[in-house]
Amino acid sequence: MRIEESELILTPEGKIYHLNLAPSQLAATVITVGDPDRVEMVSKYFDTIETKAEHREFKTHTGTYKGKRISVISTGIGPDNIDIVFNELDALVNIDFEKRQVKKKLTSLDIIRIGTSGGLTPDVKVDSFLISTLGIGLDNVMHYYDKTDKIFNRDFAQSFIDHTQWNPDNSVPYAVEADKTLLKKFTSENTIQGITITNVGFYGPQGRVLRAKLKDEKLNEKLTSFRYKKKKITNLEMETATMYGMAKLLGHRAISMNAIIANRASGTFSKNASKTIDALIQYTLEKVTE
Ligand SMILES: O=P(O)(O)O[C@H]1O[C@H](CO)[C@@H](O)[C@H]1O
Ligand SMILES: O=c1cc[nH]c(=O)[nH]1
Repeated sequence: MRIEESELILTPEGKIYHLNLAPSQLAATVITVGDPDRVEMVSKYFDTIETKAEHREFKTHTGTYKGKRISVISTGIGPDNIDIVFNELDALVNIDFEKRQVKKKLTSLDIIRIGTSGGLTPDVKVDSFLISTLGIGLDNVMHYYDKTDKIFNRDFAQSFIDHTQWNPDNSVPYAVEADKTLLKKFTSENTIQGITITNVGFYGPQGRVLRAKLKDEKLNEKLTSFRYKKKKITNLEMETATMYGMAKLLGHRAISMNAIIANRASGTFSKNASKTIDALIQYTLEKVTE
């Protein structure tokens, strides 16, 4: 079936609308970062850079690291951007742009997030590297898609809803597990594993108060006291669960690595977040090529 011009939007140069990329410019291994300035922090380690593209907050460098072809792309902040980036990454490999048709043979990408996050409990130390075994999505992007039954861990989400006495005016929490193969590949004695909350904002939705008061002042306490089969929630950020959901929905593999730059329990923030992020970048690049 032909996909209409209003649905698959291509530039006059034949590039996908938001990412401004042609299919030939994307590698099969994709590193995502939130901050566009972090793209150079990754690609400065590349041996070669063949493509530099940019549109809005979506910046891409494609090149090689130790001979392996990798694209690094910024998603900007938030789950809504993950919807755009994942649909367009998938279109770049799985839709024939000339015919405007889904290809018969589908390609699966490996998508690795190098992000930043806030630890919830004292043991999730500032400047540590956390790999998310599961994302709890408090956003609503995934609820617009069909066939999520097989990818959501419903039992986990229900247990979370019951424990937090979740406000039904908010979107319904969902839980999605990491890709098991990538989880194993990127885990080492230098990382901690944890369960990550993905929410739609940095302040109120993560329980931060500057001037605006919270509706549920106990939310972060409820997050820390939650247990599912003895596992606890470790950190808060804004992309992981949506990434895990979109990747599973579209047949890609995703893993989320986060530099813990804040600790909410101790009220502390990393004294050198850039250094920690740089160390996580180097760690991830080595693991990608192992
Ligand atoms: O540093 P990045 O990857 O953007 O990740 C975290 O930082 C942003 C908020 O400051 C959110 O995107 C959050 O998920
Ligand atoms: O606390 C934090 C730190 C980084 N990113 C977030 O979303 N939250």
